Amino acid sequence: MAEQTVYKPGLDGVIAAETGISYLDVEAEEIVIRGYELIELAEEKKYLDLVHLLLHCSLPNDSERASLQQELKQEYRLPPKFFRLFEQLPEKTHPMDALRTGISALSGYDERLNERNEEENLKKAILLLAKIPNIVANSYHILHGQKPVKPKQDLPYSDNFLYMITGKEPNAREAAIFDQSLMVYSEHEMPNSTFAARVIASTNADICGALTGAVASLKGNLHGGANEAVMYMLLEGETIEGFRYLLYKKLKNKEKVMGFGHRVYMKKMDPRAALMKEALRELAEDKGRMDLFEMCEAGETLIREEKGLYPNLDYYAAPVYYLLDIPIELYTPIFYASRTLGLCAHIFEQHSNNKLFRPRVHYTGPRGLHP
Ligand SMILES: CC(=O)SCCNC(=O)CCNC(=O)[C@H](O)C(C)(C)COP(=O)(O)OP(=O)(O)OC[C@H]1O[C@@H](n2cnc3c(N)ncnc32)[C@H](O)[C@@H]1OP(=O)(O)O
Ligand SMILES: O=C([O-])CC(=O)C(=O)O
Repeated sequence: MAEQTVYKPGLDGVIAAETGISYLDVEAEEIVIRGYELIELAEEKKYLDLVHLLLHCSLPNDSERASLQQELKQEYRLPPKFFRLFEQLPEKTHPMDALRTGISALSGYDERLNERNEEENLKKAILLLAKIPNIVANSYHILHGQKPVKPKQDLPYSDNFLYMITGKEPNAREAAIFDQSLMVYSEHEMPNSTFAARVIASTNADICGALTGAVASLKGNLHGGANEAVMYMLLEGETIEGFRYLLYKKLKNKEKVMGFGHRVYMKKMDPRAALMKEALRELAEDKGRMDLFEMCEAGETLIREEKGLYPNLDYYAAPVYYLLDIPIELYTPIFYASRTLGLCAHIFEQHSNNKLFRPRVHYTGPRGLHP
């Protein structure tokens, strides 16, 4: 068979979809989300504004934001029967695996799972955005033999998410930084998990199926799992000197250093990492943990000088979550909970203008064998 197209390992640089949702303009250093720039949005708006932007294609006015918050609150609850699912999982189950199970199980709670129109899609997204933080926080508590923490109706969306995780109401700075982290994690064009979700959706599979596949993708440490791995690495380093020693050792052993490098940004700093670095500086000052900030900065300098690589979002989000007292195993599930927003938008877009994904291969095996 004649070669039809050029093979690109990892589909590096290949255009896989047309989208009106987002675009990484590396030259201009912009992450474009429905026409707006993500970093500017993260500095001036809230996660709920982004929910409105991604689902309704416009930023909300005050009354639209208030009704969105209300709609979400009405969907927070999960029935006790749902939680019993997590009681049956072995206690060592990783929260990302529990989340994958939970999202898969949510399909049974959507009576109109296969109905697809604008109104239905919105309802599905609200249900998912309301319930997934509850699943993330409470599957963790249940796996650790603790009682689920009920959502607090009087807290804003992201404050409530953090509250369900830690059991404490965040102060204003903690709440603002957590919300900002959800914003920068919410959508990022065509990463592996979004591609996985769109590939699944392209068979006409339902949203819960596509989202379940995306959890599996996001767990890997070349993708979302890197934030958890970064924190273990920082803790292993312990001090600036210990961390520098650890990083040199990894480079010498040709190990990947978690939280550095990016398929699209390559040899440039991820703009989201720069924002989280500033958030870390503020939190570290507040909490008397400038040692942690300085250790991260020393690691950034070393990897830039030795390898020419820059931090991605996960490098600075991990220590931010650490100072917010979030259990390390929940860093990736939180990334996913925030990314549910972008994933929903992509799945709806795929369903509304679908073409089955079915690429070809460059065959390298034998031919002409007979049994
Ligand atoms: C929010 C997110 O999901 S962002 C991504 C989070 N993931 C990580 O932080 C994991 C660490 N980073 C990596 O593994 C990579 O940078 C990736 C997977 C993110 C992107 O990688 P790719 O575009 O596939 O590039 P690839 O892995 O082939 O790396 C190219 C070169 O840079 C090196 N490199 C890239 N990232 C790193 C790293 N973090 N540590 C050490 N070397 C690295 C590779 O070893 C390779 O070197 P070589 O050409 O000498 O073999
Ligand atoms: O874009 C990517 O490949 C990975 C990433 O940074 C993200 O999903 O936020």
